Amino acid sequence: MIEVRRRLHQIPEPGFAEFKTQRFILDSLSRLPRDRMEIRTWRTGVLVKIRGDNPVRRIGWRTDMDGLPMEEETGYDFRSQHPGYMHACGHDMHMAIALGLLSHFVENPVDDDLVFIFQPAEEGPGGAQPMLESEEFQSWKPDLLFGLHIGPDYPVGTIATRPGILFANTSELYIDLVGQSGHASLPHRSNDMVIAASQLAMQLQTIISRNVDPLDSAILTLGKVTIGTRQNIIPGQARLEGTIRTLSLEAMEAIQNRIRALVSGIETGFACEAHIDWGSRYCQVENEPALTREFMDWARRNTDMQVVECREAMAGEDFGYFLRDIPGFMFWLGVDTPFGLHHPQIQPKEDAIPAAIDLISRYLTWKAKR
Ligand SMILES: CC(=O)N[C@@H](CCC[C@H](N)C(=O)O)C(=O)O
Repeated sequence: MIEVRRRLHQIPEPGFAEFKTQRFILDSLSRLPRDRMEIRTWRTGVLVKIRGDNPVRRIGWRTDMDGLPMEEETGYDFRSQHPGYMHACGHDMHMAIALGLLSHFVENPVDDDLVFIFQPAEEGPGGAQPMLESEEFQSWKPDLLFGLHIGPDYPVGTIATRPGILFANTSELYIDLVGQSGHASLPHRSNDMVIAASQLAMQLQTIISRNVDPLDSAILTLGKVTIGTRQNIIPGQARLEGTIRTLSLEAMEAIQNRIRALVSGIETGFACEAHIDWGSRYCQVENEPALTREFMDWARRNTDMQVVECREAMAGEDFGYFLRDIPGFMFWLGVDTPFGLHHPQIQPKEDAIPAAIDLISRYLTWKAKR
């Protein structure tokens, strides 16, 4: 499965454009025995059902599939073959683990049916919600659903999770400002969006410190600001792109209201036009408490894994949509790399792959037994 991960690493694709990735998964499945396995596709995703020996319910395992728009700097000899795209959030590892589990369970069926979900577009615009609503998913809807995310901060051999909220609520943020461009020597005849955007960027950073309850964690990050074409033209347009993270829906609503007010103030103060687009929103990942505790206890008793009860993360995951409807949980899998998620040099330790396959295959076997 390490070789599988390396091949997937070479073909990162954007959300809902995971065409080669889907082909790779289907090709891998075609080499497995078919007597117990049914396969469906949904857009660029894949669903696989493995018939159990004595099924009463369906137990699901989910992986995401997409890469990120960034240039890889790992120095790997199996680096991305898609310029400007990289698997920098571990989805290559997640898919290799899911394929490893599938290979195991087609040969070693359990009592219940198992459903493996390869979900597109986790990084955006969000594949979980539309997949959940699809006929393809609904007719195989699992009764329980589990998933993992690689955790760069934890050593290999460690898993970390918690009952309740694991990942934050998210909202993307896109703000367009439109003023009047002009000659650099004629500022009085232009309406300079460098100044308007700079002021807005600074004002937005006051929201978390001045408008959010300090005991209610929240983040507003601007990851991209686009203004201007060259040094002697006053730009008439600016675009600010970011993301909001909160641990409560109240904080999300308060932050969005405050952004509206500040943007409206910039419109008035700079006599420009502004437009806000909230992009895609993800709901929090909320682990079902009893199942999560049961899993943590089971792993402590039955495996050599270090099991850590961690804090909430301010990352987002559209797996939250599945968990709003289906009981289950997600956990961090230690991959021990100094570079965090979304870093161009991230190099997750690959021995986490067989460790995860061993852990999860044993857990699902136990969970699916009468
Ligand atoms: C695990 C992880 O890194 N997830 C992404 C999810 C992105 C959500 C959305 N596109 C946004 O940017 O708000 C993350 O950045 O946390």
